[in-house]
Amino acid sequence: MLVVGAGAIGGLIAAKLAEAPGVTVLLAARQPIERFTFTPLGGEPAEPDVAVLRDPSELSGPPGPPGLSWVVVATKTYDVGGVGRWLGRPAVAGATVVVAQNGVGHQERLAPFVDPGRVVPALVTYGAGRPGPGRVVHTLDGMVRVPAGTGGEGFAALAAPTSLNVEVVTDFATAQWTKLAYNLVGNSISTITDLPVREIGRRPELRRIGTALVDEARKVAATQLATLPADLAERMLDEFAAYPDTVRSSMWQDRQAGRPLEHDAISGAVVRVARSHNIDAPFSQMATDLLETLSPVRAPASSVPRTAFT
Ligand SMILES: NC(=O)C1=CN([C@@H]2O[C@H](COP(=O)(O)OP(=O)(O)OC[C@H]3O[C@@H](n4cnc5c(N)ncnc54)[C@H](OP(=O)(O)O)[C@@H]3O)[C@@H](O)[C@H]2O)C=CC1
Ligand SMILES: CC(C)(CO)C(=O)C(=O)O
Repeated sequence: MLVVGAGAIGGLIAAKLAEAPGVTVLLAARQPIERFTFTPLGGEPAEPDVAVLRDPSELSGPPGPPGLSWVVVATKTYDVGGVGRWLGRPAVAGATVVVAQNGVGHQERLAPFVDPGRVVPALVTYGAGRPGPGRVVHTLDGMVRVPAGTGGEGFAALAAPTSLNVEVVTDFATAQWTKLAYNLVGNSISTITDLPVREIGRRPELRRIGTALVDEARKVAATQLATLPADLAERMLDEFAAYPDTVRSSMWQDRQAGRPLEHDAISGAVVRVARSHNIDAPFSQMATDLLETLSPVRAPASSVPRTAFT
């Protein structure tokens, strides 16, 4: 199988799937990686049995068996345009493509490259960081949620002999909007305030903003047939409060490294759906505007030196 994106989540998924006997894991990287290391939760860095590729031409082989049956896309949403170089190779022409990204609309995002019928959207609740190229650190336990159906169940079967926890869910719309609500609060607020995720659950003023964001997300989610429970904000914020200090949101890590931010796929997605249903979403709109201002796509990264994430 091939994992595209040798970052935090791609590295975690590749390292865990490499535990399966008889499964060859290839990891497609964009920048040179001398050594790929994965530090499991509370463990020491190790070198998993994963082969790092830099160029799609290294993917030789015919379509279908003995070509690759599985591809996991784990780039940021804003980088999805670059995955066509990998997905266009004959060796993966018949593969099922698992899209491990935050946000909604996974099939639509991949539509320029893969038939939506071959795409399995995946919601990742693990937390991970990448302090340097090829160095991946697991920071928060979790799982990968996939929808019921042949693709989701096949991926769960592939992961079954490994420590990658894959759950098949029937109400995927609710799972997807619940995860979006976590990221709307966790990623947006931690990035704007430059704080670890747990502070959002520990500071009363941030809990108030988080609750307002979840209330908005609940109204918008209902238009997508997703039901967010009434106590979601309280449960989420209590969960955040108990996170270790090492859990930094993926968007915070992007800000730290001077990379573009994923706000368009998170608060931006809430705003778009809200607008199309004439729902007011001022908190999500404000988060989007602030993150747009911080994102180096439009504004140059701050000249204030930032400490490296380790
Ligand atoms: N980190 C986390 O804890 C969590 C992240 N997520 C979600 O998972 C997704 C991935 O995030 P995360 O792993 O944190 O992101 P990272 O930025 O750590 O990793 C993304 C990787 O994709 C690589 N990449 C980008 N374009 C290409 C390309 N064309 N070919 C090959 N590689 C490419 C990047 O390369 P380069 O090194 O050059 O930048 C980078 O290594 C996001 O949607 C995020 O929101 C979900 C749950 C938790
Ligand atoms: C780990 C978590 C839940 C933090 O909000 C996340 O999904 C992310 O960082 O993207």
